[in-house]
Amino acid sequence: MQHRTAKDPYAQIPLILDKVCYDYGTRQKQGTRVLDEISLECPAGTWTAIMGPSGAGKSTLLYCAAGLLQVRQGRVAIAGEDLTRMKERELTRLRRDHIGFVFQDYNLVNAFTCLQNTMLSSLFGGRKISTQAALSALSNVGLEGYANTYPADMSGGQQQRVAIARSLAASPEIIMADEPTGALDTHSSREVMDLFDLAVRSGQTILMVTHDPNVAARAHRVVFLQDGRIQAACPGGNPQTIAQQLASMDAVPDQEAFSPPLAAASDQPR
Ligand SMILES: Nc1ncnc2c1ncn2[C@@H]1O[C@H](COP(=O)(O)OP(=O)(O)OP(=O)(O)O)[C@@H](O)[C@H]1O
Repeated sequence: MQHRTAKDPYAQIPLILDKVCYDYGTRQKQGTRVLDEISLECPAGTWTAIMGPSGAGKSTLLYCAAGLLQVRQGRVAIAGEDLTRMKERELTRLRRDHIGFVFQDYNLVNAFTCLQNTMLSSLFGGRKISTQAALSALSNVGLEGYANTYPADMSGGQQQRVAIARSLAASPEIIMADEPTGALDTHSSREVMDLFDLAVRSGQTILMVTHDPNVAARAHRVVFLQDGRIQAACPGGNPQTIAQQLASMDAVPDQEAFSPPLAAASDQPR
């Protein structure tokens, strides 16, 4: 990735992964490659779903994209800033200012109430979230009346909804979500996807891992990962097509063979 200036329109792309490689080895000993030359651009107002078999590297990709893991080779850029050479303090600032992350295991603070969890980044010096905005985010995920409840007193699905409310409350430029509907029933999943839909329509960018073709179908495009490589991509819209693509991944040659069909994304039925 070349050095880009603020005047460069490329710097306006919220998230870019350029030939990203990752392994879980140590400094002394390289591990097996979990991500192998992943390149992906996520323009503003676009919604990308990542799918693939268990162990394909989906969560690792999301963690690298958020700077929670430092890539071994390649580059990650958020809002034109190259994460790969940043110190931890800068990474924390960048994540706080630009990203709402929904973790697979929610990552709620058990000592804090729902409301405090929803306002967490604000409490730690990040973007200001008013109490009203946090209450509204909780209400949007169906948790009206839970402001003073603690995570330990909630079901997995309710905790997941707090995590989603937290990611949306600050209206971050980018939302990264790892299985955001994993603990939700079909109805709640649909409601959360409606909120994501509103977010992208207002210009936010979403990168989301999911196993569910119905959830992936709500995205503009679906990228299929296998053995740490992008094997295919297709537009969102049709759960059957996505499920078929997932089932036939082994038959698809490699990542050079497709062009992620973002341009047509807005035409896809939801
Ligand atoms: N902390 C870790 N240390 C070592 N290896 C890891 C670590 N985390 C993940 N891996 C390995 O990296 C590979 C990719 O894992 P990752 O969790 O990214 O896959 P995934 O596609 O998200 O899987 P799933 O759908 O099951 O969540 C797997 O082989 C996994 O065992």
